[in-house]
Amino acid sequence: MAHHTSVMDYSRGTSSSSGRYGHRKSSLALTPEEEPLDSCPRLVSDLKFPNLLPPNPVIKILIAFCKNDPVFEALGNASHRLNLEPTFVKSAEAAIEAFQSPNAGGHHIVIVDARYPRTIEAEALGRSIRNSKGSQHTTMVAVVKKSVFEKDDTAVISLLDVGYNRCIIESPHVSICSSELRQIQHSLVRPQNVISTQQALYTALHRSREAVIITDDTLRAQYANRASERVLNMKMDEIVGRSLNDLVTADISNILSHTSRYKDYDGYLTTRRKSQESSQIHVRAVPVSCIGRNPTHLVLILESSSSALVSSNAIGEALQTLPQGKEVPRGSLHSIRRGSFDVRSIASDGLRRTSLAKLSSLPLEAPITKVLSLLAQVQENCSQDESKLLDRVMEFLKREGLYSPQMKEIRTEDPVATDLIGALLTQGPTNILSSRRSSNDSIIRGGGRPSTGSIVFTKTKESSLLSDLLQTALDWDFEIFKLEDLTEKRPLVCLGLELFRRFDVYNTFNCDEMTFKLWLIEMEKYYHSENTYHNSTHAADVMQATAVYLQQLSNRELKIMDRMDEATALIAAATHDIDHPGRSSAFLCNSDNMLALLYNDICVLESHHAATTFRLTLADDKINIFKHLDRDMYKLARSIIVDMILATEMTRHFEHLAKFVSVFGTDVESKDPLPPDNDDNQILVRRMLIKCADVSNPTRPLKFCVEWARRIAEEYFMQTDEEKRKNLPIVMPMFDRTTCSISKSQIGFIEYIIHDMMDAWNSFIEMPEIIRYMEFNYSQWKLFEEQGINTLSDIKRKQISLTEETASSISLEEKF
Ligand SMILES: Nc1ncnc2c1ncn2[C@@H]1O[C@@H]2COP(=O)(O)O[C@H]2[C@H]1O
Repeated sequence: MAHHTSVMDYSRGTSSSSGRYGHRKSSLALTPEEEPLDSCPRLVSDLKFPNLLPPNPVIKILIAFCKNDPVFEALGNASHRLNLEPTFVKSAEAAIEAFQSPNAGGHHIVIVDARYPRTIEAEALGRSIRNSKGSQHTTMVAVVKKSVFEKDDTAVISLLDVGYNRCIIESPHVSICSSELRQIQHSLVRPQNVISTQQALYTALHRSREAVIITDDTLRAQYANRASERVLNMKMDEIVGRSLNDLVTADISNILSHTSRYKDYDGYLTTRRKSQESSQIHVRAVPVSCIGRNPTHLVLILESSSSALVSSNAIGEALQTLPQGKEVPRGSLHSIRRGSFDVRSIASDGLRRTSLAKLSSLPLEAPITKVLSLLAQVQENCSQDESKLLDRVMEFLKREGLYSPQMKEIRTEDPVATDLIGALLTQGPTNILSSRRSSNDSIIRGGGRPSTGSIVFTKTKESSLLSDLLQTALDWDFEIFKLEDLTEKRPLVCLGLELFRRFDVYNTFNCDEMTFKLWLIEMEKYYHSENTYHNSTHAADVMQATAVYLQQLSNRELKIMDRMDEATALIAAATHDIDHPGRSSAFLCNSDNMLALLYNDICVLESHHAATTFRLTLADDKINIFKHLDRDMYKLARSIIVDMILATEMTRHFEHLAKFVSVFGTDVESKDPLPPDNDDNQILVRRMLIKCADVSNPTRPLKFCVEWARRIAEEYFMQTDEEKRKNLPIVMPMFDRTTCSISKSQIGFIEYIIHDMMDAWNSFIEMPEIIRYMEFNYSQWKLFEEQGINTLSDIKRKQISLTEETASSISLEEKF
């Protein structure tokens, strides 16, 4: 076994052999005040602060080799020769376990045998280790065959891409292995140790009472400590990445004119706090140069004094910005929406004061009360006509059900649409008076047993077809049904892993890929593959649409979704229909199903999907993707996921849509700046995002749109069949396989549900292709209807001809 030696030599070439901390003068002097302010120019390398010295422990090395061949023997001997402390494992699973083990973990070097991918999949293992907690300073080395280096470097690049630091050629010679290990120790492990030591500084900085923000040379925030969150009233995620201009009001050019000459800047700036209440704070900006001679970073130290509020009556000032007299907006709440003021601070004369005083003494205050008070204020200064108008506005606002469905009237000659939309918008038990049948039977359709089919993941994953397909995972015309075939109806695991990787979910959740893989396998198991529509292909499809939208939001730099939002949106999409029984909530209520009883006929399926997601995930640590989130983060992630899954319930469709439109509008041409991304607006965006992903099928290329329509119709027909068989109320009588016109149902679905929603979504996200596909599909359904293409067999025939068209490469785009 290895013994501690003096190989580590951190302090300018001085070898330390006097134990772990030795004679080194370690200091934790963290405040730059000790440094004269005018030290100019201030290069990091010139700083005269005492250095924090890294620890000097025995180097632990984890060696994952499946066989004891000469290369393995040589590496083992070399690590003994260099007095390293080796652990040997024979499989990827054992390597992950050893690495993550609280007792044995903390390896400085991990060496993986990448020569036999069938036994140890080096790339996957590398990713899992890189996504494990505490791996950021571990040096990862892959041993590859000589021929890999000689042929081409793609394999090496792939290994480096997943997080290996170095690839070395296999060698059975102890001396060569020793030399490699020594070089790795000097050129990789040692600098990593130095970097890891900076964690102590970060911790100090993070806990400091003073708010510290570090920006790059363009004044974009790169780091913010906890105190800065308080001072700016923003979350760290919201600060980092933003330009200083967006965070504070200050004379930026003045700051830069000082700092570019290596002078510290001392002055005041005004925060743009989220609550709209600004405060003035003292700032010291210190320029630092990490490379070259120009400042590369600015360290901003902010000192907030609570007495330095810009205005003790910020609310009063804000009130002044409200439109007065003739400026009152006509029929629009737009300008009022953006401000929110405390009713207690609004003083006015006359009777209103009494009623406001009464209101203000209430312990709880709803936002609508504030709005009404503000309108009452505005009313005092306006003309009689305007005042009357405001009276009407206030009447509306006082009513219940502000966002209740106000949909277009469905044409009565459109019974299929009436059936479908009616069923989607009312999910409780079917009204006995209006139902055409009733039953004395009560059936319990069990919560749906998960399918136990095993996945042949390794086989499919290795197929190059699959990896080619996954390359297109963010294309709107992604071939979801091809993925379904290639994965033998288990597409969620493959696509999920790909999307989680692309959106860096493993790092956001600080959790390894293996846990996510096991989680996806478990989640997919609980989708019923026998459902024609609500199976794991639908989940994968919704996840894919979610990913495309997220990508588009991030391309547009709207900064609405941070990494946690992206990760949770993907997770919610993956499980939003888990354990769906292939029957609607109304059916479950009508049949006294256990789930309907459990959830009191309210939001039955969606409650079940959300609850199942968390019940399964928390039940087993091996699949618990939340296990490394701290409690607050977990609570946040959970609330977002639950809210998004519940938002897919269609009875509240128009409510969600109306709220979204009232904040974000529908006018794609309007170049109005977006409303502030406060928490409420973020919720609206997240809900709309998953809703649009959930019913994105009519906005996909025609061949997919037709296949989804066939699948949902088949599922509806099965429900009607069962309702008839069991003498239950028939939720959608028009969805009878012998008579139904699928084309008509699709025309109605697009007209009443999809069209307005996608219009609003497109105006926000700017993806005109969804509108183009939707309009094209709509025109095709109209054509099908005229041609009498209505039944499932008609649709199947149509699908075949569509596939042939695609095969002869007629692009649908050309038809637009
Ligand atoms: N193409 C479609 N035609 C008719 N109904 C649809 C279509 N796509 C989705 N839906 C319905 O919209 C609902 C959205 O929520 P669910 O996934 O629970 O169930 C879905 C179906 O009932």
